[in-house]
Amino acid sequence: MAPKRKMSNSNGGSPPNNARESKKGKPDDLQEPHPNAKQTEEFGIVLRDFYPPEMSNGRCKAYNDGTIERPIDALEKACKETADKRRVMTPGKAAVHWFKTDLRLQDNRALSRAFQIAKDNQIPLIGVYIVSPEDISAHLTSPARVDFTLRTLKQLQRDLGELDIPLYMETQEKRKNIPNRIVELCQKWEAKHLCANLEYEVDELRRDAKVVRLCGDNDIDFTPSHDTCVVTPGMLSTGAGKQYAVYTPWFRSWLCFLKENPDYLELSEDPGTNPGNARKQFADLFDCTIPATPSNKTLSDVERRRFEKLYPAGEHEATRRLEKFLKEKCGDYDTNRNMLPGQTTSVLSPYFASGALSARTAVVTAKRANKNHLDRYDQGHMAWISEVAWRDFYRHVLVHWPFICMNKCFKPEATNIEWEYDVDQFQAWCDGKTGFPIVDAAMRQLKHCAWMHNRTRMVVSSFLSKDLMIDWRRGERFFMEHLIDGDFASNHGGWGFGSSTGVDPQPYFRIFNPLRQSERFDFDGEYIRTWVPELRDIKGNAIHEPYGRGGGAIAQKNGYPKPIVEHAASRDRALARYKSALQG
Ligand SMILES: Cc1cc2nc3c(=O)[nH]c(=O)nc-3n(C[C@H](O)[C@H](O)[C@H](O)COP(=O)(O)OP(=O)(O)OC[C@H]3O[C@@H](n4cnc5c(N)ncnc54)[C@H](O)[C@@H]3O)c2cc1C
Repeated sequence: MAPKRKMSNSNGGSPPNNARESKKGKPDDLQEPHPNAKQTEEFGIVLRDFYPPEMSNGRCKAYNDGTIERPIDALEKACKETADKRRVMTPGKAAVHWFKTDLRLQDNRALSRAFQIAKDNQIPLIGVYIVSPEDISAHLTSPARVDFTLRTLKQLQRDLGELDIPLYMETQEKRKNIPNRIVELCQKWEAKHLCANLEYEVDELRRDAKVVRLCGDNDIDFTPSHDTCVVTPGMLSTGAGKQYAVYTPWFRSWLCFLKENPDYLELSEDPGTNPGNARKQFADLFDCTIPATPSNKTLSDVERRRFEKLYPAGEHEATRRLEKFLKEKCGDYDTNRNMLPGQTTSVLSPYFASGALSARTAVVTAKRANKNHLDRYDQGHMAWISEVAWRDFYRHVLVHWPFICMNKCFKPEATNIEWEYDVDQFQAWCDGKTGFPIVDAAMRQLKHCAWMHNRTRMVVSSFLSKDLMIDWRRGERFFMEHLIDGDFASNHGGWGFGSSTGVDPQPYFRIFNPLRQSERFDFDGEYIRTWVPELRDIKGNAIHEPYGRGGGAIAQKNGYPKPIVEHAASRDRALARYKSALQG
C-alpha cells in the first residue's frame, strides 16, 4: 500500500501571494517539481514515460500571471509571425484537410474552408488522418474510443469517396514526427494550403504551433480554424476583462454573445464533389486501409460487437440520434435527465468526442426545435442547450488555465490535500465492489457500456475523492481509460466538480451521500438491479443499502461485499482534510 500524501510547508502549501519568490528574494526555480511529485508518479497519476514530474504550484501561478506563455498564445504568435509568408501563397496542385477530432463532413469549419480553396482554384481536395499510438497511450484513450474512431474513419472514407475526395490514413508511431510528416505529405502532393481545426489540449496546441511554423518555412499556408466550441474560447470575459471561472454568469454571457453574433450559429457548408480530377491525379489514395488498432488498445470480439451495436459509428447515426432525441425525449429532459433507469439523455457524447457531430449543429437543431429560442419557451430544450454549453465552458477553462492538462487542478493548492493512495480500495472502486450499490452499479455500467450516466459520474467521483479520500486524479485517469466519450476538458471538469478541486463555486463541504442519491435517482432500484445481479432478488428499498436494511442475507449469499467504508465517518475525515489544506 502506498503511503499517504504528507502535508507540505514548502511550495506545496497554499501558495502565498508571492509564491514564486523564495525567501532570499530570488525567483523560485519554476522547473522544481511539486514536493509530492514522486507519489503522483508512483500512483500512476503522472505518466513519466511522456511527461515531466508534477509541477509546483508556483509554476501554475506563473501560467496565471503570464510569466509562462499559454499554449494558445504560442500558437497565435506562430500564426501572426508567419502571416506575411501566408499571404503570398500560390494555389499549388491540391488542398489538404487534416482530420483530427472532427470526423464529419457536415458543419466542419476547416473542411469547408479547404473545399472552398479547392473549388476556387479548381484543384483536388485531399483528406488526411494520422494515427499516433504514442499519442493514444499518452492521452489514455480507451480501447472503446479507439475502436469508435477507427469505425468512424471507415464511414468518413465512404462519405468522402462518394464526393471523389480521398482520405489518406497512416500510422506514425511517434507523435513528435507528426508535424514533419504533415508537411512532407503536403510537399508530396504539391499542396500549398493545409486546413485543420484546433484542438485545445496542451500537446495539440503545441504541435499545431510547430506545424504553423514548419508550414511557413516551406511555403505552405496553414491557418488552423476554431470549430469545436460554439463560442470560441477567449471571446467571453467578465466585466473586469477576466476569464469566467463560474458557469452561471459565463452561460449568461454565452447566450448574450450568440444573440449579438448570430454568425457563430451559422453552419458551415458541406463539401461538394471534388473540383479537381482527384480520381486520376491521386488514384492510389482512394483505397487506403483503415489504420490498425494499437496493440495495447484492442478489444475482445464480444466487446467489439457490443460497442458496434450500442454506438454505430459516423455522422449519419449522430444526426439520427440527435433528431430522435429532440423529438422524443428533449421535452422532458429538464425533469428526467437525472433519473438513472432507462435512457433519459441523448447519449450523443461519443459523437461529440470524435467530432462526428458538431456542438453548433446540436445547438442550432435544438434551437430550431424550440421555436428558434435558446433561452425561452420549452424548459427541456433550454436545459439541454445549457448542458451542451457546459462542454464549451470546460474548453474555455482549459485554454485559459492550461496547467489543468498537466495533472494539476484549477485550485493548485488542492493538490496538497492529504490523499490516500490505497491500492485495494481503489481497485474495489474500479471493480464496482465497494458495497455501495449505486457506486458499484455505475462502475459496472462503465465497464460494460464504456459510458456512464452523468448523475452517477458525479456520485462515483465524489465517492472516490471524499468517501475514500483517494487522489481524484487516479479516477480521472481511470475514466479516460474506459469511457468511449473520454474527453479531456469535460472529464477534468467533471472530476473537478466531484472532488471540489475545480471551477465549481460550491465549497468542498458539498459531499454526495450515496444512499440519498440512490433513493432519489433510482427510486425503485431498477438501475442497481440492472448492473448488480447479486442484488437482483432484494425487494423494496433494501436494495439501496442491503446490509443495513434486511437484504444482507441475499447479498452475502451472492457474494456482494459489505461497505468498505462508513459514509458518516468518511465524510468527517474528508471535511477535516479539505479544511486543513484549503483553509489551514
Ligand atoms: C466525473 C465526470 C466525468 C465526465 N467525463 C466526461 C467525458 O470524459 N466526456 C464527456 O463528454 N463528458 C463527460 N462528463 C460530462 C457528462 O457526464 C457527459 O457529457 C454526459 O453524461 C454524456 O451523456 P449524454 O450524451 O447522454 O449527455 P446529454 O445529457 O444528452 O447532454 C448532451 C451533451 O452535452 C454535453 N454535456 C452534458 N453534460 C455535460 C457536463 N456536465 N460537462 C460537459 N459536457 C456536458 C455532452 O457533450 C453531452 O453529450 C463527465 C462528468 C463527470 C461528472
